[in-house]
Parts: sequence; C-alpha cells; structure tokens
Amino acid sequence: MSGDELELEQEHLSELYAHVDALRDEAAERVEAGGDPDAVAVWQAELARLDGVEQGLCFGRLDMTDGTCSYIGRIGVFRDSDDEQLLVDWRAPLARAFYTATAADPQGVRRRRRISTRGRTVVAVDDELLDSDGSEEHLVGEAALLAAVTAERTGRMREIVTTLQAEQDAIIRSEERGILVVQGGPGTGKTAVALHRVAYLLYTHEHLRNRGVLVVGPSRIFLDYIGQVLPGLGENRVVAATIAELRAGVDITESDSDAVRKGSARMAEEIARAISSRVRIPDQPVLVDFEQQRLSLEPETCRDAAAKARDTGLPHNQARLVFQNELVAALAELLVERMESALLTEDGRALDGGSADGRLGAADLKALSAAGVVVDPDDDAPRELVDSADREALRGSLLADERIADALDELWPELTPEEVVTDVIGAAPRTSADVALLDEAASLLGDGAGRAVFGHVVVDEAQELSEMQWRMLMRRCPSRSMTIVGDLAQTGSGAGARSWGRMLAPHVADRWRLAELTVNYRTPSEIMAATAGLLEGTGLRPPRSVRSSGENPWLEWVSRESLGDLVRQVVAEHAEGQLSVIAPPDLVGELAAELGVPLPVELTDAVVVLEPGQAKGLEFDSVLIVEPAGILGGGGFGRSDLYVSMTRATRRLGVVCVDSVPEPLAGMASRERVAAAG
Ligand SMILES: Nc1ncnc2c1ncn2[C@@H]1O[C@H](COP(=O)(O)OP(=O)(O)OP(=O)(O)O)[C@@H](O)[C@H]1O
Repeated sequence: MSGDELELEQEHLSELYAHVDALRDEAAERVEAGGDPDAVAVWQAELARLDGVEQGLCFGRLDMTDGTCSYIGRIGVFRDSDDEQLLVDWRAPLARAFYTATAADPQGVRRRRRISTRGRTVVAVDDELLDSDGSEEHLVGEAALLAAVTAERTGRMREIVTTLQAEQDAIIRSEERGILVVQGGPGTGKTAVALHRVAYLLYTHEHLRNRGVLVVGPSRIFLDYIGQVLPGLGENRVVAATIAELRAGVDITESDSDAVRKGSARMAEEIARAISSRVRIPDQPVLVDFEQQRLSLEPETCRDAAAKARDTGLPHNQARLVFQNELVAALAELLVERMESALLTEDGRALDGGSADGRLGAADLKALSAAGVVVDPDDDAPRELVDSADREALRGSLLADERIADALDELWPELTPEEVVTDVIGAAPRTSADVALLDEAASLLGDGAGRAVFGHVVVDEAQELSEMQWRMLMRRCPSRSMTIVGDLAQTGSGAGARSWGRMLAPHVADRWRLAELTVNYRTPSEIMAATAGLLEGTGLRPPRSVRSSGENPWLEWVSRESLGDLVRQVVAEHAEGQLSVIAPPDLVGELAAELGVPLPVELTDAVVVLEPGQAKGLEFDSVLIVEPAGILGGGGFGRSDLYVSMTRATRRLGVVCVDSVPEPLAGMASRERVAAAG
C-alpha cells in the first residue's frame, strides 16, 4: 500500500476527529453550563456517546462505480458548512454494501477499503476490488475477519462492526416488529449479532430510545463480559440484566435441585390456585360488630360478592377492594333496614318503639353519627331516613372500622408475592428459579411495583429459559418485539428449551420467524471435531468452523492424587492469552485454591476457574477441561454442558480426566502425541 494512500486517509481521519472534538467541546460546555436537568442529561449522554466511539471511529470506505465515495464508521458526522456527510453511520442504508457486497454481487461498489487505526493514526489500509470477475461466494474481508477472530482474548467481548458478515448483517437489519429467533451453534456470533442489532434498532427506530431496550443474559459474569460492546457502538442507554435481577429485592442463592419443576408452566396454575384458595367463603354467617350493633354476613352474600369481584378480571389485591365494597354495601343496607324498621312505619312515619319517646335512641344516633349521618332527633316528619349521600358515608365508616376490616380480610386477604410463593413451594431462601414464580404471583396480585416494560427485548442464551421465565419476560415486552438468540444444542437446564416453537407457542402461537447462523468464528475445526461425539444421536449438527488452528486438542488421564500437579503444570506452561479451567462445581474451589486464582472470578485475569454453567457465552484463548465425567454426569444435560465448555476455546483445548475417559471423548489424542506432532 502506498504511503500516499495512508497519508490521504490520515488527512480525512484527522478532519473527522476534529469534528468530533468540536462536538464534544460543545456537549461539555452545555453540561458545565447546567440548567434544565433533562437538557443536561441529554448532553451528558451525548458526551458518553462521543467518548464511546473514540476508538476506531472510522474503519471503512466504499468507492462506487459512479465515482462517489463514502467513509463508514461508528457514527454519522457532517460538515456544518455544507452538510456534506464526512462519515456514514454503519447502520445507515448507505453503509450496507460495506457488509454485503461481493464480487458476485458488487451492489455498485468498485472498491471496499478497510482502514485500520491505532488511536487517531491510520496504520493500514486493505483494499478489495469488487468489479473484477468473481463468481465465488467468500467471506467479506477475509483477512480482517481472520485477524479479528484469532486476536488474543481479553475477558471483554469486542464489537465486530468492522468485519460483520452478510448472514449476520441480514439479521441485524431484519425488521423490528415481532419475534426473531436466531438459532446458531457455538461461536456463530449470536451474541455479537444480537448486540449489533440493538444498536441498529436504536438508530433506526426513534421510539425505542424512549421505550427502552432490555438485554437479558444468563449471568452477571456474562453481562460484564459483553458490557463494552454497545458503548463501543455509541449506545449507552440499554438495560442489561439477568432474569433474577429483573425483580429487585430478592436475595438469591444459586443452587436449586427443583428448578425443573419450578420452571414448568404448571406452576402458573398452582400459583393461581394458591391465590384463589386464600379467598374464603364461609359456610356459616359471619357476625361483625359495628357501634353496638351486631351484623351478620350471610354465606350467600359473601359468595355473590366474591363472584362480582372475580368477574371484574382484576388482579387479586385490586379485586379485593371490589369484594370489600360489595360486602360493606350489604352491611350498610342491613344497618339502614334495621334503623328504618325500628324507627319508621312502612309509609315513613315515626314509629313508637324505636325508643321510649318515639325518637331515635342514643345508640341509633351514635351509630348514625359515627357513620357520618347527621339526623336531627326532633325531626320525625315522614321522609327517607337515610338518603344516598348518607349511605355513602355509612359505607365509608364501615370500611374504616377496624373490626369490619379484620373480618373482611379474613375472607379476602391482601397478599404479597412472597406469601403466595411460600404457600406453593415453601419459605425463603430463594433461588433464581423462584424469581419467575414471585413475578407470576406479583402479576396475579396486581403488584406491578418496579416492573418496567421495554420496547424491545433481547434474550441471549435463550435456550436456558424455563416456561415460567418466558412468562416473566413476555410481561416486560407487551409489544412482543424481541430478538431471541440461542442454541438448542447448548441447553443446560432441564427446564430449558428443546424446541423454539413449543417455548413460544403459548405467547405468540406460530407468529415468530427463524434465522440461522451457520459459521463458527470462534472455535477452530480441530476442536469442533473433538466435540462430534457429544452431538451424536441428537440430530443436531455443529456449525462449520471458519478456520483451522493447526493445533490438535489433547486428552490426558490421571489419578485423583496427581490431578492438582497436572493442572498446575498445564497452567504453568500456558504462555499467551487467557486460559480458563472449566470443572464440575465440586472441583472448582479446590482447583482455584491449587492455582491461587480468586473466586468469584475476575474475567480479565490471565487464568480463571469456572463451572460449565458460568462459562456459557464466554470465550478464552485456551480452555482446560478438568474431569469431563463429572460434567457429563452432572445432570440430564451433562452433554450440553461439556459441549459448551469445550467450545469456549479460540485456540487450544486440553482435557484432563480422572480415572476414566468418557466415551464421547475416547477418540481424542493424548497430550504426548499432540506434543510430539506439534
Ligand atoms: N463477523 C465477525 N467478525 C469478527 N469476529 C466475529 C464475527 N462474528 C463472530 N465473531 C467472533 O466470534 C466469537 C463468537 O461470537 P459470539 O460469542 O457472539 O457467538 P455465540 O454464537 O453467541 O456463541 P455461543 O453460543 O457459543 O456463546 C466472538 O469473539 C465474536 O467476536
């Protein structure tokens, strides 16, 4: 590449940064000036957006056959004086050809140029001519892609905006409405694509900025791992949470041997039943005292009130108010009738007998005045003793009366989600699986406190979610605009999905669309070949690896006593990049102590020790699996867990077995043989 070209690109890049600096200065000034807090918040967000795109601001250029040229980057930048577009946002339609044009389908592109930068300096340009005679399908920007996928891992996911592939681009730009399921094997870029899609949707659909986007991930470790991707794309206002974090204030302990039962949609029925069984229809009249009067609530009256309350369709705690109003109205009628029959004749004249002198007795007056009904004791003219305003006041007093409130609460109590869930599965401590039950109960009780809804929801590692967790998520996305990414071959939870259709049917019937990713960018073909035995008989096919590493995975077999020594030796020999030791949960503590690495893990450390469940969605340069038999035997989904664990490696994989080698791994070569071949 000629120096002139580099110089030319440097000139353009410097001009771009000068513009961005000017924008940043303006935003900083506005923040400093203060004033309206909303306006200040907007300028703060703008500052964060501009800071987020500092690295790799511009990464491409398209030269078209019609002689025009556009630069592609993380955000759009315009020259103020003539509105000329200096940089096209990668999400704009104009940028699309950067990802999808091929020699077979050049889309008007003559040359695609990738611009590599370090800080604000152009370090390389890499050109692809598309108007040559090309008919072969190939990867877009192969050299840049391979450089990206073989780069050393840092414990933080990077955005892939400069090397997105056509099948990924199509998913990112797919229409916002409805549910899009992205199924793909390990390393096919599902997480990366989902996050880039969020950035794209926020760019193209203004309303999502106000309505919010939620990204749901399997663990806090995973959310930290992906936490830099969206800011690097200029998007800072996305909520990222695990399912458990979606209900604040629940203390979680993780392990749960009952997660499968708790995940089943049948729990929704049990919870509904637990709530309705708390409403008691008495078989005997309920006697309540009010201001020296004894009133009786008949079972029939209670039954009618409960039916009316249920017919409203309101949640339990709100329907309770209807129930109370009905019963209080019935009690008020009782009181009125009693007073009227005691004091007035049928045609409304005062009766002798209510009190000795034919006037209201002291007790009557007290009861009425307690109820806010003011009656002049000298007035015995024919009239309706208690009019509608009086009745209203009487009902108010009845409702406010403590003994009446207690009696009504006995029949239809106000409930909390925790009480209901305790009825169904027992008292705390709560696990992550319980959170969906608490949410279900809260929804049936009408306790919406703290439940935010979002305009679009992204669910990563979606195969892990139980039926109850799907119900919980759907409540947060009334528009059903969702991107769901996952891999049925990686389902590690007995409560998780075996079929997308079955999981989604209760919510959207068959109104969802499927997109597939087929190329594995992470795991070299040698490692994928070693996992083949794990998919045997499942009908699932592993994705095609984009590259081979030339390094074969190995397997070693040691006694329990020598395990620590061997693991320490392998870790000591590990020289470059990040290494993750992945072991069954009961070995993790011991191995971490043996290796002197902290728990819980710090993901950016050179060596980390994880359980298979924690490794979901992550990746490392090297992976050492310890005691695969323990992972395989760790529940009905041991095969998936081992498959997930083995496919976390971008370069090297070793497996250490204690005592016996699991059958699906029997074909792997020994460490010695691999070392000799290397
Ligand atoms: N177009 C691309 N350019 C560069 N790197 C890519 C591309 N697509 C995917 N990758 C890289 O491949 C790796 C795997 O991506 P990602 O984690 O999104 O895959 P996944 O399908 O979610 O995997 P898994 O299901 O195993 O968790 C990441 O390092 C990602 O950056």
